[in-house]
Amino acid sequence: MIPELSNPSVCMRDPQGVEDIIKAMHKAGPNTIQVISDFDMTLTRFAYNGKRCPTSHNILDNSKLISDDCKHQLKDLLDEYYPIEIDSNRTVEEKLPLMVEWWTKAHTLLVQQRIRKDLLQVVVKESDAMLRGNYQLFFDHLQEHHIPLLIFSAGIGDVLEEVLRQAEVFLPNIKVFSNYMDFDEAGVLKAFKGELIHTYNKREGALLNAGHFEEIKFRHNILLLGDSLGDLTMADGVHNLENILRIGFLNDKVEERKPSYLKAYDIVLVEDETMDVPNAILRYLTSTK
Ligand SMILES: Nc1ccn([C@@H]2O[C@H](COP(=O)(O)O)[C@@H](O)[C@H]2O)c(=O)n1
Repeated sequence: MIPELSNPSVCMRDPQGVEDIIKAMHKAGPNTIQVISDFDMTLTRFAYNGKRCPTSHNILDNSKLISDDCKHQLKDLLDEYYPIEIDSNRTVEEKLPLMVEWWTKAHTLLVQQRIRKDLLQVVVKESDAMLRGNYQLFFDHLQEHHIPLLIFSAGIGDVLEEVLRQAEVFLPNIKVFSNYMDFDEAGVLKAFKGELIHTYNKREGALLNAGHFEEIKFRHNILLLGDSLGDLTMADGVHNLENILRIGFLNDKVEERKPSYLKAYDIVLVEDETMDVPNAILRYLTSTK
């Protein structure tokens, strides 16, 4: 049905179940579909030529807008908390307060740096941020078929929007839920707006944004893309969900985390830096045959 499902990066717990979901979504038609995707390490690459690519936070952390001393402090936070974020031996309940601690400390440090809004464009341009291979097809296809894309990110909204803008794919069918910066009248960062979104509270974020799901309430079929087990709750605000196909990018600590990803995601893409599989599924879902 979809040859790309035989790619070496593809793992499935229940291939027949995946086929059934895809067939049901195809039968219902593109007008019933919405896509909900995480951003960092899902729409962006985890690594390129053996080198880690930055998250939207890291784009700022590593930039010329941050003092050397602050860069060290942000790196220490990353080294302390990232292993906790991806630790398969800890429960989400254990991780929750630690994630709040990480994001809060990092955001406090960023605010102290008095970051200028007008320089975000420059630091994104100078960064190593990269969207996954064949990302253009993904964004263009969704736009062409009027399929809404919700990007639900615990990263920094202003930065991720700039990444999309510079790649020329920040299209009108895209809506973003993320952590947005609050600038003073001189354009200097003074705080972060609204409720904090971190890896493991996306369910709360989804429920707070009920208005978005209300607007597209006739789209009961979901293609969900994520890279963490926390991303699985991104669709919790969807009305009368009929079918959901969950695609998970497994980028790091692959052998240790594979069993839990296979249990939670319908399709697991192991160390796959491309959008080829989601693109092939979307092509099928929007085809008339
Ligand atoms: N100070 C921080 C906090 C988080 N991160 C990483 O960003 C990712 C969150 O963004 P999503 O688009 O994936 O929701 C998360 O996985 C953290 O590892 C960071 O780099 N710095």
